[in-house]
Amino acid sequence: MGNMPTVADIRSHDADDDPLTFLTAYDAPTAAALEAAGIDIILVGDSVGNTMLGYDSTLPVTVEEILSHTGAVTRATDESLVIADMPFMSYGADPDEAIETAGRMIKEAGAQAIKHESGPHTIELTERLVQNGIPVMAHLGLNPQSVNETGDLTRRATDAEEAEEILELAKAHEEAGAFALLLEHIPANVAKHIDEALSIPTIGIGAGPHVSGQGLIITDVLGVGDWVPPFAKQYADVQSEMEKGVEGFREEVQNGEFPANDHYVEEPIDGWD
Ligand SMILES: Nc1nc(=O)c2c([nH]1)NC[C@@H]1CN(c3ccc(C(=O)N[C@@H](CCC(=O)O)C(=O)O)cc3)CN21
Ligand SMILES: CC(C)C(=O)C(=O)O
Ligand SMILES: [Mg+2]
Repeated sequence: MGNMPTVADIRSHDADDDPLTFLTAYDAPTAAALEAAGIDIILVGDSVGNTMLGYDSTLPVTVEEILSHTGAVTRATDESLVIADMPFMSYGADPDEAIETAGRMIKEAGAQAIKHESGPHTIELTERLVQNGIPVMAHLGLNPQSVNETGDLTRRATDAEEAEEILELAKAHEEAGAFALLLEHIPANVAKHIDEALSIPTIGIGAGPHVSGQGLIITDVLGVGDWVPPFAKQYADVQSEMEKGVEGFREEVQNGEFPANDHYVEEPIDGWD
């Protein structure tokens, strides 16, 4: 895809192009690293809840938190496509409030688009958001915000009925104007079928290779934290780098090596020696 795509570039992605790359970021330095590495799409996910804020799910994450983290990401990037994730209970119940909140992600935080966990209740909403100039990524398959309803975070579309439901919802959201679809934790053959049935691109997270692009959570990629989902791959061990750095500091303070001469100054002040 090349660097710095717009929503329009993503929408017109086709099968001959390189697969799209999609990662989350929640803070300025990480976002800068993603942009420098040429990642196509940055999601400020509500996964900030479990990866960064110490919650054990995404449900407690607030609109104000997503606004704050999205602001950090957009201030650190020039032209990356930044998508703000709509948090639990910020868009399902009241469409007017949902549109206003999505608008804040664009106006106050500088996102170019929003994502919502999608279902029958988000089809009309998607249409209204798009009419208002707010690009929408729809999110189907595993919807972690529904964990209390569904009971677990296992793979979705494991039977024909559920696969068909997701396919129909995918088509309905494309029809409603979504510019792309995120497919989470579903069998590769189901994702392939959905990808082929749509003209907008499909990003898979745990959805196999037959989609338009691949996504993961940044902390899973970097090896930060103590848990990863079964579909993730770790490319670095940043947690142990952090521990090494902090240990180095502690050791040198305790053995007197830090601070050394070049970390402080002495001034010849009368009476202060
Ligand atoms: N660090 C992180 N990585 C993610 O991929 C991620 C998050 N956080 N937070 C938001 C959602 C939650 N996701 C998840 C979470 C757990 C499983 C998982 O472990 N699934 C197991 C079954 C777990 C169960 O029984 O509930 C599986 O084998 O499918 C999958 C996706 C994906 N997202
Ligand atoms: C599962 C991912 C893509 C997500 O929605 C998030 O990071 O919050
Ligand atoms: Mg999310």
